[in-house]
Amino acid sequence: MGGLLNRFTSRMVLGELLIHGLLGSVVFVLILPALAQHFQQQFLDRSMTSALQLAATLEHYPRPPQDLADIRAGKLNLIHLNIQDGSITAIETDAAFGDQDDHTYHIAVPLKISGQNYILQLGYDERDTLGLIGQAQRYGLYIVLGYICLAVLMAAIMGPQLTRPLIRLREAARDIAAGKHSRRLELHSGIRELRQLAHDLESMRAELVNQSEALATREARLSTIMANVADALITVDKNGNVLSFNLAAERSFAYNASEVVGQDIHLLFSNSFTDIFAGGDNDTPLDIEQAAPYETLGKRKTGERFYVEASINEICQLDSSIFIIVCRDISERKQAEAEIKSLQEDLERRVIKRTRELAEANKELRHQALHDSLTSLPNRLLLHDRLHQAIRGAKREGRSIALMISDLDRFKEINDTLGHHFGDLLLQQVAVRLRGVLRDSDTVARLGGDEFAILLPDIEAPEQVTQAASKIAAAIDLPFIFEDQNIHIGISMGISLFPQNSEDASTLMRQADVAMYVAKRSNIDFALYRPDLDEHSLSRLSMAGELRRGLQQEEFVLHYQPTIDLRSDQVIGVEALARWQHPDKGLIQPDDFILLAEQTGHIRELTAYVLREALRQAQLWNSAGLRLRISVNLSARSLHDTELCQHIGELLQHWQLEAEQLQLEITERALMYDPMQAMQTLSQLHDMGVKLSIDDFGTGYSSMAYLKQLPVNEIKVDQSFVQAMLEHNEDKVIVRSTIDLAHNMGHQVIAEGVDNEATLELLREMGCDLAQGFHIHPPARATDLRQWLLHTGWRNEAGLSSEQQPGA
Ligand SMILES: Nc1nc2c(ncn2[C@@H]2O[C@@H]3COP(=O)(O)O[C@H]4[C@@H](O)[C@H](n5cnc6c(=O)[nH]c(N)nc65)O[C@@H]4COP(=O)(O)O[C@H]3[C@H]2O)c(=O)[nH]1
Repeated sequence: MGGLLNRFTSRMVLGELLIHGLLGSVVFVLILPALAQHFQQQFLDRSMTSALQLAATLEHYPRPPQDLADIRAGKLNLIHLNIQDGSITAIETDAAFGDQDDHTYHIAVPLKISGQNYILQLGYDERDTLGLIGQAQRYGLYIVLGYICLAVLMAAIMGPQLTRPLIRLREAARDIAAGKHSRRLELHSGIRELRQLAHDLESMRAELVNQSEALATREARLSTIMANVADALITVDKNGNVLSFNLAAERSFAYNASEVVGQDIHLLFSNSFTDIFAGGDNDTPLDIEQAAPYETLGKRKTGERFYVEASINEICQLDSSIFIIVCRDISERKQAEAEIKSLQEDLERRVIKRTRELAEANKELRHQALHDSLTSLPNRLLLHDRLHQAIRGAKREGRSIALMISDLDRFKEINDTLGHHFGDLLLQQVAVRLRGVLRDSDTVARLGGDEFAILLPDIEAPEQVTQAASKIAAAIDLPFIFEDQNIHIGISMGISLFPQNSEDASTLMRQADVAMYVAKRSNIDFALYRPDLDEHSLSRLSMAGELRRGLQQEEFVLHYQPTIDLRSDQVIGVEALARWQHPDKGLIQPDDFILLAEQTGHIRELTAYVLREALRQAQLWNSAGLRLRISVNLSARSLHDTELCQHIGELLQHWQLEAEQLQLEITERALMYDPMQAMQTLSQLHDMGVKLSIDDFGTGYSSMAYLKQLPVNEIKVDQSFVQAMLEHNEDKVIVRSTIDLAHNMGHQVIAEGVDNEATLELLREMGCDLAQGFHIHPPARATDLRQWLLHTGWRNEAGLSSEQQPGA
């Protein structure tokens, strides 16, 4: 029933019923009574008029008529004419229509007939009027009912006509609401308002279609971006519930979007981050300012935690906000940062360590720069510095200074005999003894070799100097003990004094040196400088000058000593040995000038000369059909000559000699002077094809490992062992071992200093390859050697014949 009443048509019908029922009631309540009243009033007026006319008519009668029926007019139920006494003077009627039950309306009219008072009583019939009223009421009822029925009928007919388009509009609105926008709304209705409504709805639909299409396009674009963006994008509401979850987020968190959407953000992040959303409601704004960008821990579906960098942005919508969390996996960056940090820490540690090491190395270098590495005594540089300081202080305070320069006696022999290892130990011991007898304020320096300097910066009396010198000499005179051997050396000291001899440091040095030379020559412990000593120094200086001159004047000559092959008894080569043909002093042996040449730097020029001359001679012999190997000695300094290899190459080319015809001899001691440099130069020479030989083998105490690496072809047993081997078994053992060792290393062995047949035979027996010595031939000029070569019993396959006269 309720549903029926809620329908538009039902409401219309009901409304019609109510309206027209009300109208009918009004008709009944207001109109019909008024009509009845009208009919009654008409009846009363007509009755009264009739009564008065009747009374007037009767008053004209001379007498009352017998029968009143003749004058009866209208429907009278009663008519009486009665005599009265005249008390009734006015007309009397019933109180109202229908007052009497007899349906008669009574009127009493006083009148006079012929002077007599009468009363005319009349009763008019009310039933016609009542009939009229009843009829009017009936008709009225019919009309109202018919009207109502007609109205209801009209409502029932019109209702659907109104509701049908409305239903159509409602359905269209429902379709729009349901998102079915595609169907165009077309409504054919005669009602303008409905048409207008339909038109508005259609506009609304079209607008919605446009909007939804735009929205769909935007959403599609947005979802494409969301899907393809590299960063994980998560939208959440204010309570931290996930609204969307893009592809990158799926990859990062290993969840499908469907598993996460609607879930609390706690599922994905650590508390420290999600606490931002804790207690979020619509009234309290989230404190996201501090949260961007935010490094936190993400939680994967697998339970794995990983570092993320997240930022939150609020997007305000109509009445609420959503939050976009943009986050990216920064595990690799974190790991890289951790690695960088660890590397940085490591680097810092290394830098600190390296700085410390550098500081130490610096200290060490400074120490090395100013100290002698063997004895740790100050070196020449530091001595000079201290000497200058001492001079300045002495000048200020009026003090004296003594400078001693000393040289050890017999050191060279000991060094040569026992080797440089013992020499080094000896120098160290000497340094200790020197320091032991001097005051802390004194300086003991090593100038190089066996040369020491002593600076006494505060001399009160000259005796003090001689006392100190005597103490030093006594200390050095005591034997040095090495491996149960007592070794005796001496010391020669030269002393110069400030300010007595000079006020200049260099002059003091030179003066002490001159005095030392005098002490040495005079075989005394020390000598004090005197100006007349200078001539000794000058003679030494003049020797150096003469050497220079001798080289310029080409006073040097070469002697050649032959080398024989012990298996074939052939002369296979010669060793070039330098001699100085001094214009005054005659022929000077190399032992007297090689050292000076090395000390003065003239050795370079001398070596160049020897090479040039020796190769020239070799070429002469070659052209005479005599192919001899030429051995040339190189000094330690020559190994440092950077132009040596190039120079040799040029000479070989100049004299058109094969490199292998040249052999270079380097003493074992020279090799040990700077083993690395020696190795480098020898390797270069070896690469050129030049033959190499280690001279004086067995005296240098070089390591076997080092010798094995040298690119040499030959080892020359030192003549001291060769000459002693017949008498001393140890030397024989040394020679034999050297031969075996050299053979094991793949080298040839040559024995030098063979000065008798027995030695030669023994060497032959030992398997020695080559020999050289006075017994075969002493060093001789090329011309002299030519004669020998022509007549010697030592054959040479290349053949020297009397027809072939080698050039000399
Ligand atoms: N007692 C004895 N001695 C013999 C015998 N056979 C050869 N000798 C000598 O032993 C030395 C061999 O030369 P060394 O070991 O290279 O030793 C050479 C070499 O180291 C050096 N020397 C000679 N000439 C040169 C040169 O041009 N340049 C360089 N740097 N050093 C040279 O001078 C050293 C001495 O040369 P020399 O006085 O010519 O002395 C030569 C030679 O005369 C023998 O049977 N008995």
